[in-house]
Parts: sequence; C-alpha cells; structure tokens
Amino acid sequence: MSKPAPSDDLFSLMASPQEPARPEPVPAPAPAPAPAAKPAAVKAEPAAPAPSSGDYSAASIEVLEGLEPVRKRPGMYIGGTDERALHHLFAEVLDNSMDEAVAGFAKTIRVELDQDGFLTVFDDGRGIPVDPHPRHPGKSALEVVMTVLHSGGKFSGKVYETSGGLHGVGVSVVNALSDWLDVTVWREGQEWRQQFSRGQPQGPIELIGPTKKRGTQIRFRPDPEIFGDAAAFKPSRLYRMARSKAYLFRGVHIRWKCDPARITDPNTPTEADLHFPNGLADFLAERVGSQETVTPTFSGRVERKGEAGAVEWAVTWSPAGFGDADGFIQSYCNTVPTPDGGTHEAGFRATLTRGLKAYAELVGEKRGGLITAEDVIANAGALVSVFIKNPEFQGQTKDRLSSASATRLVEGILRDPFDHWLTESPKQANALLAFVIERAEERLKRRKDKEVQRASATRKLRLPGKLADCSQQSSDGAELFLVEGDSAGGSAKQARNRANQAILPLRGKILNVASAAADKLRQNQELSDLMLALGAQPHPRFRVEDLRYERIVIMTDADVDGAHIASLLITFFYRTMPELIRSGRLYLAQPPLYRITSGKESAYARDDAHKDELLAGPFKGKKVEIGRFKGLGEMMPAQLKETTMDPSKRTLARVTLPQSEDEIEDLVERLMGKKAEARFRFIQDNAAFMTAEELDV
Ligand SMILES: Nc1ncnc2c1ncn2[C@@H]1O[C@H](COP(=O)(O)OP(=O)(O)OP(=O)(O)O)[C@@H](O)[C@H]1O
Ligand SMILES: [Mg+2]
Ligand SMILES: [Mg+2]
Repeated sequence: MSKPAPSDDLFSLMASPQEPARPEPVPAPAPAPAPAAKPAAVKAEPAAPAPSSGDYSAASIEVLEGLEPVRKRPGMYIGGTDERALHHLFAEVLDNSMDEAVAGFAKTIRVELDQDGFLTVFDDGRGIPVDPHPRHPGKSALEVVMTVLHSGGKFSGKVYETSGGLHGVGVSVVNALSDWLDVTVWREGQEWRQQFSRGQPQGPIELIGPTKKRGTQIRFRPDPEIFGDAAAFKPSRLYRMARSKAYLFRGVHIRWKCDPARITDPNTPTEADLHFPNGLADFLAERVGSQETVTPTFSGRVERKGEAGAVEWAVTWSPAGFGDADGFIQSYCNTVPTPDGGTHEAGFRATLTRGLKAYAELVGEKRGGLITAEDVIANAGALVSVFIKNPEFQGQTKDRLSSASATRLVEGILRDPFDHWLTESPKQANALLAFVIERAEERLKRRKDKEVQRASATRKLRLPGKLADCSQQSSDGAELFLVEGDSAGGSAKQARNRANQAILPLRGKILNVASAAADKLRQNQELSDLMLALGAQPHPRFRVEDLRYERIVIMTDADVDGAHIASLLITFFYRTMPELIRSGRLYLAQPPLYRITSGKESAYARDDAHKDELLAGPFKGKKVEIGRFKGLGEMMPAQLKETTMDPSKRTLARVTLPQSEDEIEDLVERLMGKKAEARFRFIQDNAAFMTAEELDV
C-alpha cells in the first residue's frame, strides 16, 4: 500500500516558517451523536407515519379498455406520432391487402388519396368476414377486427399460409388513430358497410344490398388530435411504398390514384398501374439505372416445395456506389419491409461471403482469406425478400425480423444458385472476386492509416514541443533527463543516446511548488509540460505503469542554483506523485565540477572532496591543471556524455524518502529552506551514490 499523499498542511507549514514547524495535533472528531436510540423491536409505539403514499392505491392501477391504449400510447403500436408513424397507418392497411394477394385471393389492390386527405385501400380478396362473432355476441367479425386488439385470422396459419400480419393489431390500430374510418366489404353477394370515429363504431354494420363484387375497402383519415393539425399523407411517400409492394409480389396489380391538387413532387404520378412480372430484378434495375456495374445482376426466386417458404433476391455491385450510398441492402419478410434487417439479411450476407471465399479457394486466389461480409456488401445493391410462416418481428412496426428459421431458409436456398452463378461464368466471378478483394485491401489499409493517425494524434496531444523524446516506445530502460536551461538542453541532446534517452529542458526557475495551490501548479507551463512528458497523472490518480520512462533524472549544474532547481523538482515530485520517488525512479545526475588534467591523463571530480581525493591519489605529485565547469552548457557534448549521461561511465544518485513523516518534513524543510548553501550541501551529502552496475543498466 502506498503511503497517504502528503497533506497540503505540511506544505503550507513549510512555506511559512513563522508558523510552528509541526501542526497542532488535530483533536479526534467528536463521536457522531448516536441516532436517537429507539429499541423499535421492544417498544410497542406505533411507527412514525411513513411519508405519505398519497393517493397511490389499487384505484390508481388502470386497465385501458378496447382501443384506449392505442390512443394513449400510440408510440408502442406505430413507433411514434411523426411522419413515419403516420405513413405506417397506410402500411398496416396495405399489408392486409397484400396478405390477401399473396394468399392467392386478391389480384388487384387500389390505393387512392383524395382531395380531402382521405386514403382508400381496396383489394378484390375474400373480404373481411361480416357474420356475427361467436365470442362477441351482437358484434360482427368485422367490428371485432376493427375494435378489438389481437383479433385476426392469421394466428393459426389456416386462413393465410405466409402473412405480413401476425399480431391481429394492425387495422384496429389504424381505426383507433383515425378521426374517420369506413369499411366496405363485398362478400358472398352482399355489400356491407360500417363507420367508425377514433375507433368507436358510429352505428351497427349495415347491409347495403346485393353485389357481384368481392373484396374489402378501407377509407380513413389520420386523427389530427394524434398526429397534429398539419399532418397529412405525402403522395410521394405513399406512392413509393405502394410501388415497392408491387415489386415484392409478381402476382399483384396495384392501381395508384392521387388527387392532382395534393401532388407536390413531379415524380409522383396521379395514376399508375404498378405491376412487375420480374419482381425484385425489375426493382433493382430501376435503382441501378444506367450506373456501371461490376457484374450483371444475380437474381432469382426459389420456393420451397411442400412447405411454406420462399426467397427472392437480386444483387449487383457498383464501383461508384448507388446514388448517395456506396451500397444498400433492403430486405422484406412476407412483403413487410424490414429496414433494420434481421435474420434473413444475416443469412444473405453469410451465403454470399462464404460462396465467394469458396470460389477464391477453388481458383487458388489466396487473398480470398481477407474477405469479410463487410467487403462483400460494401458496394452491393441488394434486395432480399423472404416468405415464411409465423415470422417473428421486433415490435408492431416490424422493422427487424428475428425468426432464426429465416437465416437457415435463405442459406439453404441461396447457396447452390450462387455457386452456379459464380462457376458458370468465370469472367464475371473473377471480376467480382477482384473487386471484393480490392474492398478488403482498402479496408485493411484504412484501418492501418487510422491506427497510425491515432498513434501520432495521441503523441501530439500528450507531448510538449520542447521534449526531445527517445525513439523507443516502451518505458523499459527509457530515461528522461530534466535539464536546466536551453543551452544545457542543447548539449544534452547531442550527448544522449537517442534510442532510450529523452531530454526536457526546463527554462529558468520553476514554480516553488511548496507554496503553490493545485490550480496554480496546473497553470505553470514548465510543470504541466513535465507532467505531459511523464505521461502520468498527479496523486491520487498516479500509476507507476503510466510513466513513459523507467528513470527520471534531474540534471542540473553542480552549483547552488542547480541545487535549488533540483530541490524544487524533488519537492514537486514529492508533492504531486510521491509514488514516483518511492518506487525508486527519481535520480540526480552527477555532473563533474572539476576536470583535472596532467599531460595526457585526465579525470573529473564531482566536488571538492572528490577533487582532493584524486589529487592525493592518482595525480599525487604530478603537475596538474584544474578546470572548473561553470555549468552543463559549458561542457562539450562528448564530455557531458562521458561524465554524466553514458550509463557505462556515469554515476547517478537515487532520490529516496525517509520512512517517517518527521524525517520527510525535515528533508523538505532543508530542501526548500532559505539557506541555499545548506541545501546544496544537503544534496551533496545525502545523494546516495550509486555506480552504473548498481543501477543494473
Ligand atoms: N383486406 C383484408 N382482407 C381480408 N381480411 C382482412 C383484411 N384486412 C384485415 N383482415 C382480417 O382482419 C384481421 C385483423 O387484421 P389486423 O391488421 O388487425 O391484424 P393482422 O393482420 O392479423 O396482424 P397485424 O397486427 O400483424 O397486422 C386479419 O387477421 C384478417 O383476418
Ligand atoms: Mg394486418
Ligand atoms: Mg385487429
């Protein structure tokens, strides 16, 4: 466990010597007053009244009846009340007609938006049943369908094989959210009608008279109370929705009609017969237009014999992308668009990717191994439509398919056709393979560029400009020299070993941290640069692992000023990251003070005592010249290297902290005290001298 950080008290005391050297012992805090003792278990006193629960009782629990929940919380049923939600009403009604068409009963669907904003959807299918409902006496099946949530004919799979409808909710929700809705049913030779407002029947179902027609027509207008007064169907959007439906089922004609006064977009016709015998292949051809593609479109439709299930698809690849997107994939289940994809899309991607990789292997293209689904889909324009029994969607708006069976169905159906398509025309297969491999290589390059960018961005962000960093990335064996002044910094830069020695020149006197407040510390340029270079955070967020260097070496001149700067730095480290000192990473360089020369022989002495020692030893009786260095900046880089920085020759002093708080106070006082000479001597005396071997470098 690390010792607690030095308290600010200690330093404010240090900085103001007139105050007592030791803090007055702080009296232990008085024990907190005991909570009003209350042996609740024994006393029979009634408990104090709990904060009032107000009027929250059984009566607060409401059960919304009928269609009320839809009007209260439309978001749950149609995903909101915005324009998208508004148009979802059309989707619900159209889906029901499409189900009737896909089931083989309706051939024609008519969609019409009139002058007053009423939308009519008609299909010539079986017609919603109108006979009395066995479980709802006095109500027709039609009324039940329109007014009861979770009523419908699509639960058992007997009336519809595969259907977009499955919750029995759709058309009742439309009813609830329309200020007016009327249904007309032509069925078994009779015409019937019933009218609703905001989900409420406006009278019983009426028999209009005999007819030869068949089918269902729903005419409605979204309720401004729900969607706002300005809300209205957009012809262009309705048309687009109707059109894509027609592509999804070849057997249907959708007749579109819109009052000309409502049309604002010139691409939306007032009338159209939407019928596409080539299904999705037509749909894709329309999207692609005259755009250049890598291969002809790969498309097809396969129905599972004997069981309900079909997959239809169309896909091509464009180097230039499609309009404003590089690629797109649109998927559908039982003609319901699934903009959020799901299991059918997953199966589609997986099959294309696997097929293409297998083909690469077949033709001996090793780079096929790089391909991922992302590369295959990136520039693809793809449409996938599945028909399955009992689909599972997320939510009533059915934005995402979640049936696991859809993945298996798509994979099972698509695999062989895709393999055949690839092998029957090696020219197109090779073109596609080369194109997708290019995407993979681009992706890998992008990722690499991004990594390099990130690395240099963080470096730029973290490191101060005047730091001459070492080239190695790892902190193992890396050393940071904190050097006094720019001229010494220049010499040190030339003297260093670039690989593992970094230089940070500090200009002038750094802030006296002993008296500075924390935010002042942060504002100090020299110190904040130092922190950045170290890569570590101040206590308590300091972590030894963050340090970008194994050793931090204070390298100042061997004089009084140098000692002062050294002591400021030591105090700074002690105050902001004492763990750095405790973990043994802070050192003092020992530049020489004297150079003793005798003929060709020379030696350096780090202080007077050392000089005397040398004069009495190796140089005894010789004629010597003694030179005194005034500062590091005065030394030749080669000299600085030889005497102070080269690990094989230098001596470093490791800064250690005394164990007891008292001694630390004493140390700091001496370091920061007013008497410069004393401080200098203190550093000279206390630096524990260690040789290179001892330092294990
Ligand atoms: N155009 C139609 N032709 C024939 N029957 C219809 C038509 N529209 C609705 N129905 C009947 O009304 C039922 C209820 O429709 P509704 O849209 O509320 O639910 P759903 O389609 O079963 O499920 P979902 O909530 O997923 O749409 C349907 O199941 C179907 O039996
Ligand atoms: Mg429905
Ligand atoms: Mg219903």
